[in-house]
Amino acid sequence: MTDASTPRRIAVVLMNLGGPDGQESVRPFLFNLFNDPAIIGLPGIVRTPLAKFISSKREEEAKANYAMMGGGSPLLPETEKQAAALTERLRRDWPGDDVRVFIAMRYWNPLTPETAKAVEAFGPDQVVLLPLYPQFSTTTTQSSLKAWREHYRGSGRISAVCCYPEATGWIEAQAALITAQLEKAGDKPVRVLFSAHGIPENLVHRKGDPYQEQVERTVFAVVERLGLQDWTICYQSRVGPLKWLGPSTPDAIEQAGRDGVGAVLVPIAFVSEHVETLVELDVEYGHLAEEKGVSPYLRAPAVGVTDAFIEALSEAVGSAVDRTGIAPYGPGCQGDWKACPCRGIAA
Ligand SMILES: C=CC1=C(C)c2cc3[nH]c(cc4nc(cc5[nH]c(cc1n2)c(C)c5CCC(=O)O)C(CCC(=O)O)=C4C)c(C)c3C=C
Ligand SMILES: [Fe+2]
Ligand SMILES: [Fe+2]
Repeated sequence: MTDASTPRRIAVVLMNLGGPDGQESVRPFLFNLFNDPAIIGLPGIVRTPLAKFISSKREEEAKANYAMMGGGSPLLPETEKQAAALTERLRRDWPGDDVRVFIAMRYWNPLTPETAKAVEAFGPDQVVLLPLYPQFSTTTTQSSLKAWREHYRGSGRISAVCCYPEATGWIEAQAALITAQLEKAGDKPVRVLFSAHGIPENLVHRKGDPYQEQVERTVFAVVERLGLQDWTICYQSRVGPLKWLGPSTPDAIEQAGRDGVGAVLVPIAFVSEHVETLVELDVEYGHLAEEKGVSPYLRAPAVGVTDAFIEALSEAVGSAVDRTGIAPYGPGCQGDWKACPCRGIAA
């Protein structure tokens, strides 16, 4: 809380991946994604033509997936709802301050350079970068933070939240949404499948990307909170020829079929609904589950604007405000980012 005579001008920047807003933006969105060195770690001279090739090859399939959601991605409208809920919450907590919440997407509008300009025009004393990725990855969080550093030229101290894999409100929100699905299953035996977006295995094994470890931290916290007996971690959305983290979500669904149990799918690395939940989990994997006799096949919704999750975000902002640099996420590493599960990579 602050002295009303010295109002702070605080810009909170929600960072996410972005998604195409219509069929015509699918290809340029995919190009931006594959042209990011955090996604394809090759020199620009090879990466850019490769990104052109992959985005054109993937275009038709991706367009068909986005068409199932009305043509484009719901990620921006979903993120706007989160921004509105967080604004309300922060203004309530800090009535003496001038708080504004912005959105910076990595691969489609509103892109980072545009948001950086808007924040520059606001003229903040403090900028808090808040990635909407509870678990840190070089492919997501680090890429977004780097883009911000490259483009923001405005005023104010800059701090960032690296990650919040075990934040109380985040775990509470997940637990409540899973409980509702388990109640739907009733007496039928079900396995909870925690499905995270995958990344190539070599990022973890060779580059020390802490994403897998942080996904596990989240899952262990939820499992403990709910006392789950039958559960597993799996990874979805594999793209390209490299070996990705496993087991894959389709393999985990097939295993549930062989074991004669139903499944509750939990998107454990996403905080809102988009193509990876509404199409991949619900439609594609839904067909697979039917084929393999996995019944019931249920899915917990993403945490979205649930009170507990917005509370977690507001606490994360609180931990990063009035300081510079990366805010380690939890009490165990407060003040020492080297002790944080991101291992200081974010700094
Ligand atoms: C935890 C979040 C995410 C990680 C880690 C991540 C890594 C990653 N993603 C790709 C390739 C694609 N991702 C795509 C969509 C997409 N990815 C995330 C999140 C993470 N990605 C989200 C939220 C979305 C949805 C965006 C939307 O449209 O709403 C896509 C596009 C869809 C498709 O064609 O399948 C691609 C491609 C890689 C290669 C990667 C790590 C190396
Ligand atoms: Fe992705
Ligand atoms: Fe950290």
